[in-house]
Parts: sequence; C-alpha cells; structure tokens
Amino acid sequence: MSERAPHQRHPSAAAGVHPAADRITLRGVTATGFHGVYPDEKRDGQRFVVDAVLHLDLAPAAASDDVVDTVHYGELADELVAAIERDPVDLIETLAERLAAVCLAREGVHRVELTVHKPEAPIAVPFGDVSVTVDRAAAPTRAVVALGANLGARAAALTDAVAAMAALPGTRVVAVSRWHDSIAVTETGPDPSKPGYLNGVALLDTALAPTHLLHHLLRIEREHGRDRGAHVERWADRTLDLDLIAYGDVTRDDPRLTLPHPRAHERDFVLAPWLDIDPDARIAGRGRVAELLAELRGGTR
Ligand SMILES: Nc1ncnc2c1ncn2[C@@H]1O[C@H](COP(=O)(O)OP(=O)(O)OP(=O)(O)O)[C@@H](O)[C@H]1O
Ligand SMILES: Nc1nc2c(c(=O)[nH]1)N=C(CO)CN2
Repeated sequence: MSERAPHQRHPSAAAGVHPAADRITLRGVTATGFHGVYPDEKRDGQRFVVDAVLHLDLAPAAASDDVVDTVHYGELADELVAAIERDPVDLIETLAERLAAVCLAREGVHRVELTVHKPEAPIAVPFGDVSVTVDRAAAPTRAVVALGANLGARAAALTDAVAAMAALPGTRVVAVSRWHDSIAVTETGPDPSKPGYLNGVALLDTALAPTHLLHHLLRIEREHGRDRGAHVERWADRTLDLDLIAYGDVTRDDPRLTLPHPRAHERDFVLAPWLDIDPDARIAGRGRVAELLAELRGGTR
C-alpha cells in the first residue's frame, strides 16, 4: 500500500557537505601573550594579533534580527583575548588550534579559518609579519527529521522537502525511509474520516545549530503551503509537517524547540519509518525505538 520514497539512501549522501557561503569576519583582535620558543618571550610577552573567519548560517539572525541567533562578535573577541592571555605555549600553531576551538565552540559555527600573527617575533632580519592559519571544521551532528503530509500531492511534498533539506548549508541527507501510509492521529486518537497521512523519516548530518535547523524546517513547511494561521486547530490537516525528532543526544525543554520531540516516542508514524533506516535507533531518555514501537503495537501505550 505504501508509496515508495524514490531512494532509500539519498544521492546527496555522496555529494559531501555543502559549503555555506555565509561568514562573520573579525580581524586584528590584539592581546599580549607569553607564547614562544625562547625564554625571553615567556618572560617579556609580546603582541599577538588574531583574524577569525567564522562560517555559519546567518539567515536565522537576519530573519529574527536577534543577536542570540548568531555569534556575538564582541563576546567572541573577549574570549579570544582571554585564550591568548592564558597559559603560554611554544608555537603559534598551538595557539591557533586553541583559538579555533574557541570559535567552533560557538553554536552554529561549522568551520573557522583562524590566523595568528606574531608581528614582533624574534626574527633576526627585517620582516613584515609572520603568521599561521588553520582551517578547522566542526564535527557534524546526526539529526532525525520526521516528515508528514495529508493534503495535496503528499509524496511530492515529502520528496521536495528531502531535496530542500539536502540543500541546507553544512548538511547532507544520510538516509530516507520509505513513505508509510498512516491514519490521521488527532487529539482524540486515530480518525479514519480525515485524509490519510504519508509519513517518513530522514537522517541528516548537519553542522547547523538545532535552532537554525528548526528555522529552516519551518521555512520549508511554509514554502510548501503549510497554513499556520491563528484559525488553524492543533494537529490540523497539513500539506507538509517537518518535526525535529532528535539532534544528537541534545535534550532541551524550550517550547520553541523541545528535544527529543516530546511526542515522538508514542507515534507509530515516526518510530516505524525511523526503524526502516536505523535499526539501532534510540530516543534519549526513552529507550530503543524498536522496543518503543513493539510496546505501542502491543497496546501497552
Ligand atoms: N522538536 C520540535 N520539532 C518541531 N517543532 C517543535 C519542536 N519542539 C518545539 N517545536 C515548536 O512547535 C511549534 C508547532 O509545531 P507544529 O505546528 O509542527 O506542531 P504539530 O505538528 O501541530 O504538533 P506536534 O508537535 O505534536 O507534531 C513549532 O513552531 C516549533 O517552534
Ligand atoms: N498519521 C499521522 N497523524 C498525525 C500526524 C502525522 O504525521 N501522521 N501529524 C500530526 C501532527 O504533527 C497529527 N497527526
């Protein structure tokens, strides 16, 4: 009965992570440090100058106009200075690695190009500057997205949504389930009188922060005609629904983004397609998806 997803494994899986063009550039952050191979350098200290190019998705901040959705460059500059001023190392390579880690610790930064200049280095001949640059990427996080539609061209909407997720910055689609037919579940239980759903699950590896990923999922829903008007009842019929089921092992209780999704563990239409593509799947705090589904189907819900 089920319509098939076009690919069990999405073609973008082979294409690698998409380069994101967005970046924040902070240059010339200067502080005194005591790094160097020679005892004089450890005793007297000297200026170190840092340039950082942070690669992160800037669309959520541009949409919200809220600094919490991006990297606050003033705070980052303070952190870089503190990292220059702390315990001395011999090499600017070591310092650059430390400073790159400071940048990658910021939510949403998926790549950093970081340069350390040492303009007063002990070089015997006249010179302009000496610097090292490291280029480091954040390890991507495995995210689980549930897809659903019960209005319009359902399979096309789900397939388009997978393509839209594959095009997100720093994101690749690792696997997509087949599409499962399911009865619409409403607040009062399954309702066969409503249009039936097609449901599926996609696994992504993404460098996007969880809130940034959700921002894009909601955008993709809107682009597929999802009606979120004030008149729309809870769990109303919909052209496309994208839920972020899990983001690594992250747990958070914010109503704007709760992780893992608070109702995923009780939904056959999430657990069954998820199991298609990850037999070992677990929901943090709930247990193995295979067991949750067996319990649900055994009626012990
Ligand atoms: N893990 C999550 N995934 C998706 N949306 C979430 C999540 N946690 C909180 N939300 C918030 O829930 C809001 C409403 O989402 P949505 O309209 O998709 O709910 P729903 O699909 O009707 O119900 P349900 O969340 O039970 O599937 C979103 O705008 C989003 O901010
Ligand atoms: N069968 C089915 N029922 C639902 C679904 C869904 O995706 N499939 N989504 C809902 C709200 O997200 C509400 N009910």
